[in-house]
Amino acid sequence: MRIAVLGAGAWGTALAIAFAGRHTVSLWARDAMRVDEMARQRENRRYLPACAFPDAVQVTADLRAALAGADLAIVAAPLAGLRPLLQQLKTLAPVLPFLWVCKGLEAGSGLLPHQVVAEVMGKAVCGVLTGPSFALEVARGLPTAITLVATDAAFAEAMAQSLHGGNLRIYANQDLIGAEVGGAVKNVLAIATGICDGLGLGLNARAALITRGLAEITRFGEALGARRETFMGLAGMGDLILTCTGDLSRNRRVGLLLAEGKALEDISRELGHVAEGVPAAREVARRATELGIDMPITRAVAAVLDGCITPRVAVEQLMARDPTHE
Ligand SMILES: NC(=O)C1=CN([C@@H]2O[C@H](COP(=O)(O)OP(=O)(O)OC[C@H]3O[C@@H](n4cnc5c(N)ncnc54)[C@H](O)[C@@H]3O)[C@@H](O)[C@H]2O)C=CC1
Ligand SMILES: O=C(CO)COP(=O)(O)O
Repeated sequence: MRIAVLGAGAWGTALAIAFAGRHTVSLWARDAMRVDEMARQRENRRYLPACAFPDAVQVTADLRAALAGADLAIVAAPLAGLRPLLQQLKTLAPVLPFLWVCKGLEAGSGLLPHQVVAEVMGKAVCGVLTGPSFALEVARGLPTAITLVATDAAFAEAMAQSLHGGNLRIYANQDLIGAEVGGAVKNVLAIATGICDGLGLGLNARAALITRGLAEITRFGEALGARRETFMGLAGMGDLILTCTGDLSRNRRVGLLLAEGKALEDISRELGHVAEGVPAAREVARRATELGIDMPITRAVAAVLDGCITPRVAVEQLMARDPTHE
């Protein structure tokens, strides 16, 4: 296949490198200067250093050229860039099948990515690629299993089959709501776990947080129409475990730095990458309140990020809750 990867952050770059073994890839970035640099250096030093581009990766700042002759587009921008990028895709390649890879709930609207996709594109041949996958490990060819989710089962299976290979196992699934809720809320819980570990609260606390976090994900997801079993899979428990415990996680790092008492603006600067759990925390907390769902950990993270309470007070408040059934 000829694949156009739209967005050259860490994840778009890693996917371009991974798929170049079996496909031809054009990697589009919006910043022409960065594209020149990447073309010269044959790597993305800003977002994914020390991962060389295979010959089959071409880089371009021309979106029309990236899409020319493509069989598939992969929209690899953060959630904040999904809507504007889809609008361009709709103009330039209205019938091209596409996947998106961002995780979160859109700031302001609280929509899941597939709902943003439906608003912009209407009925389209498309799906989401998600699951436990640190960009650096995928770019290095380390074994990874992810899931390709689309309501059209035939498309999900055909795409999973085409993209599967090497050390990248791709499973097919049809539960868009479950997969996207898993991906959005695990980032919030990774911030919580970073806080917990940063405060030195121990391994018991970490296990409790991840487990009760999974209960929050499941309650929220089911209320939105997800299938419960999705949360036991790669896009649920798989990504939750990876992001909460893996030190490559940017969201976990946000939590660790919050526990050190750093301000959010300084943390964002230091990170130099998106941490989707930051905007997602507020949106998930708001939607949960609207739906009448109890999500105490998510609420605590949102309050810390909004500067309403300190990380330590958040933990005290969580521990002071009345006992309840598991
Ligand atoms: N890095 C990872 O390991 C993984 C990331 N993801 C998800 O993929 C998405 C992208 O993440 P990364 O590439 O890691 O982020 P990143 O922070 O490494 O790079 C972000 C890229 O998007 C561009 N960008 C920022 N705002 C934009 C906008 N409004 N419109 C268009 N482009 C914009 C930046 O210039 C940069 O190239 C996120 O939703 C993330 O949660 C999913 C799985 C793994
Ligand atoms: O989504 C990811 C892994 O599946 C990446 O997590 P972070 O954005 O926290 O680095």
